[in-house]
Amino acid sequence: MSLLKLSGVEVGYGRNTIVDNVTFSLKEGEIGCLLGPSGCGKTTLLRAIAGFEPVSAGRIELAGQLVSSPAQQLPPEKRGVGMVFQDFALFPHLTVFENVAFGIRHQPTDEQRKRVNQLLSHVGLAGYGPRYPHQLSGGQQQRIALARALAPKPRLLLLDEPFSSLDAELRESLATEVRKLLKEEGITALLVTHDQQEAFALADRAGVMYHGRLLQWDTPYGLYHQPSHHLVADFIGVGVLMHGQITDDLKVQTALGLLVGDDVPRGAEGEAVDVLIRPDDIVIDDSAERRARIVARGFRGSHFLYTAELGDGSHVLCMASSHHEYAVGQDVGLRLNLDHLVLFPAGYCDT
Ligand SMILES: Nc1ncnc2c1ncn2[C@@H]1O[C@H](COP(=O)(O)OP(=O)(O)OP(=O)(O)O)[C@@H](O)[C@H]1O
Repeated sequence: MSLLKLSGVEVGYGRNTIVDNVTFSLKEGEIGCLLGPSGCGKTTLLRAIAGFEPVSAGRIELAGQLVSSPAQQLPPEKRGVGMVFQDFALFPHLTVFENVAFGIRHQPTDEQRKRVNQLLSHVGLAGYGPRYPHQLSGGQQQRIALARALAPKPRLLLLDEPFSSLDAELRESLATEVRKLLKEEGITALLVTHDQQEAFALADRAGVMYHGRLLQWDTPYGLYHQPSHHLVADFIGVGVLMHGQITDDLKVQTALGLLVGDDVPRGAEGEAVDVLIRPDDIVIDDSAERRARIVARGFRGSHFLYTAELGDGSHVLCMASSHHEYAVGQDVGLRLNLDHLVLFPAGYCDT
């Protein structure tokens, strides 16, 4: 059964629709992630789920109970929802122990102590109870904020960009730790971020929002490999869209040559399409017949990301290990390593 279910949810400020007809669900124990550019409505949607914003259409259900509809709105404190925000500061005058115990302060002291110690050890900060927040690093403070939100065992945990103030390396390791912790606790969670690496590290299910609409709700793998909308393809990972023409035998003619895949719809013969080409679809292979010229390159640590220009002037991206360097201006061979085709209606090509 779904722990969280949204059907046709609409949220607006005044006359502006900020969240538009959003439908998705999360099963108990699943971690979901909402991605999307700044201002697309992610926080507003999270606030509606928490009960801080009314919905103007649709319904939100928690564990089968209707909590939001235009006619009915359960107050936030009755939803059993925990929240962690980027700027959700710890109480500075309370110790770490008291901060974590805050939401369970009405429980018997023994139980509080047991739960707080269990959570401190889960977040890797056993023994930090007597310290004060200012004696902790930013990453440690975020872990305590998480422990505090988890203490009352919320049925749903909402996290709004909880790691965005941390540096990239810490963010990724924390995301992996948080996933482990949420799974151990069996908590259903929904995270908002604009960092796709964070989403990939954490989520079982993820969605991309644009202008209030949820374009696709899928596994992170599905968002990357089977984007259903060109804006999803654009937001997730890197790649280019290339002009293509579907041939009579359902292949796709492009500047890279004839592409073959099971994914070309029957009846589409002759149609113009845009084809998504990711850097991992192309291998630089000096012996390959298909030639291109390197026009740009960017160092990415373990590899270089190259932009290669094809005969017709269109560009593709490709990667190669940084041990094997190619110079800008150099002619190279390109071999295709496509295992499926991602096609969109024509009209959005970069090249
Ligand atoms: N209280 C408010 N009154 C009016 N408009 C608002 C209010 N809060 C947010 N908005 C508008 O709603 C839109 C969506 O904002 P929201 O904070 O949900 O986006 P977001 O996707 O979370 O963005 P970010 O990633 O930058 O936090 C924005 O255009 C914002 O200006």
